[in-house]
Amino acid sequence: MTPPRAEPAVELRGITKRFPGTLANDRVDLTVRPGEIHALMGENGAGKSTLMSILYGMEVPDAGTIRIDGRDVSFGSPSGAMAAGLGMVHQSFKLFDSLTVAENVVYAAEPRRFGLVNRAAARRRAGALAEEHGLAVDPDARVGDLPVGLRQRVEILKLLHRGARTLILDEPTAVLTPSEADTLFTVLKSLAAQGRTVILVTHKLREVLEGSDKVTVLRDGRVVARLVTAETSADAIAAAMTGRAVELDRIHAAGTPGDVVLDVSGLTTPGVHEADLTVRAGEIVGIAGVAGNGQSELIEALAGLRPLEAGHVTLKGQDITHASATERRLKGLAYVPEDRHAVGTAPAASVADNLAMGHHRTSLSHRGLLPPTSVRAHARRLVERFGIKTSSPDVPASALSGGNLQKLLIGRELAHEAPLLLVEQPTRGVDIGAIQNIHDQLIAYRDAGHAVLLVSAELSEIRGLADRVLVMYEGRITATYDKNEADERTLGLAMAGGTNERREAAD
Ligand SMILES: Nc1ncnc2c1ncn2[C@@H]1O[C@H](COP(=O)(O)OP(=O)(O)OP(=O)(O)O)[C@@H](O)[C@H]1O
Repeated sequence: MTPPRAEPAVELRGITKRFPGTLANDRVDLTVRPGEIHALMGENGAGKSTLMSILYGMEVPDAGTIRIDGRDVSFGSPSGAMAAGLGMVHQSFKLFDSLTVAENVVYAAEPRRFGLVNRAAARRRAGALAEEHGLAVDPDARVGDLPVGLRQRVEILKLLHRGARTLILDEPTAVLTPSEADTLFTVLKSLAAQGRTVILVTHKLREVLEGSDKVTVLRDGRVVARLVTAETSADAIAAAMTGRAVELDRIHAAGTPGDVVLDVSGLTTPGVHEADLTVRAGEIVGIAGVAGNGQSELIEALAGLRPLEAGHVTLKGQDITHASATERRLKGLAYVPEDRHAVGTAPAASVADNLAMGHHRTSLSHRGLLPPTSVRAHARRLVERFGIKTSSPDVPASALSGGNLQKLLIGRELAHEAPLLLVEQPTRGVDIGAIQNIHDQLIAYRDAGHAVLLVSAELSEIRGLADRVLVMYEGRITATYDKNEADERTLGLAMAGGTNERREAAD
């Protein structure tokens, strides 16, 4: 380990940033030492992304100073921040799918020979960096063909190629499988041991406790706690974030299932083989599995977004095997997709309009039209019920923080009161207090007699909510467990393909 330099790697003093109607950062001080893994935590909308955008030159603060390695700086753009030794891995990666790993790593900082890009040197450089930092990835692979965990490695390699000494990672494990997340932390710890600095924005208490040295907690734009990880606890961080005690990883009582609402037999589509399942009224069926084992494909096929090669699907006894996505909605299906940006919401439209989407045939509408007064009243109800943090329902959805956009999507879909809800990763990017609220809302929805099919990468979420758990492995449903059998070890084993025992649930 290199001896710590005297000067902090990053020193923010008095950073203030106001957006119309919101004080996003209020005199924030943050000091991060070289070689430190520093977690930045806080509820959705607390101001974490804003602070990191300011540090990285994407937003200009209204007040405050930034010092990097002891020097005062003021960035007009990310390129200035990069030149000062900062690098950021955003939630949505900024890579070129059609280029190779090596081409992406050296992009805009290519090794040249006689003015031309030296491809061989680029490959060697990418390979050497990968080797040095334990970030194994084939330099010749096309980035578009790589799974998300490897694409993230390419992002990190790109920053290291440009000489970044401080890495900012925005919710880096949100899209990773548990084993990919473990690998990422091994890499981050070794980068820190070499004297590099890591700032981690995350909602996941477990990884903060296991992987960070210090924690700074923001609430309503202000620093409310500075903690040394080794001296704190999950409960203490949660309390600092929310200002109240939060019951973590609660297991809800089982429901009382009624008639079958969704009946699927032999469903086959690329990525899914002969899936059989039922979901009853008043029941939450959870699908556990390591990401990429067919869960998303199954849900998309049920939502009408992928044609079936074989199989049969009924919703409340009606055949919807070949129904379009719109027809399925009309017949009683609501859907919260995994990707809230690409398919779930319209960023330029207002929060109120986003909450009203798809409600043209519900009680909100009047002869197929949506009167503005009803739209606003509906928005106000959902903003309150789901704790969506917004200065007004009239602001564009793009002004919401990531977690608040997720609450909007869940609120809108639950408000349909559809007999069947398909929901993927309901609490991705959502803070711990809001997770508890979303879980309570899903349980209330079930208890009101609706059927819910839930896909989640969070085992604690599946265990907490599901009455029955199906495990998907390599495109097949390989096991079914009742709530009381679904302990972490059993599920983990089945998710790793460790069992082919197939028990039909007693329907
Ligand atoms: N461009 C903008 N215009 C208006 N308000 C904004 C804008 N960007 C952020 N805000 C507001 O500033 C506040 C802080 O948002 P920020 O994205 O920094 O929160 P966050 O802590 O990163 O939340 P999350 O955990 O949900 O990502 C929020 O109330 C948000 O709505």
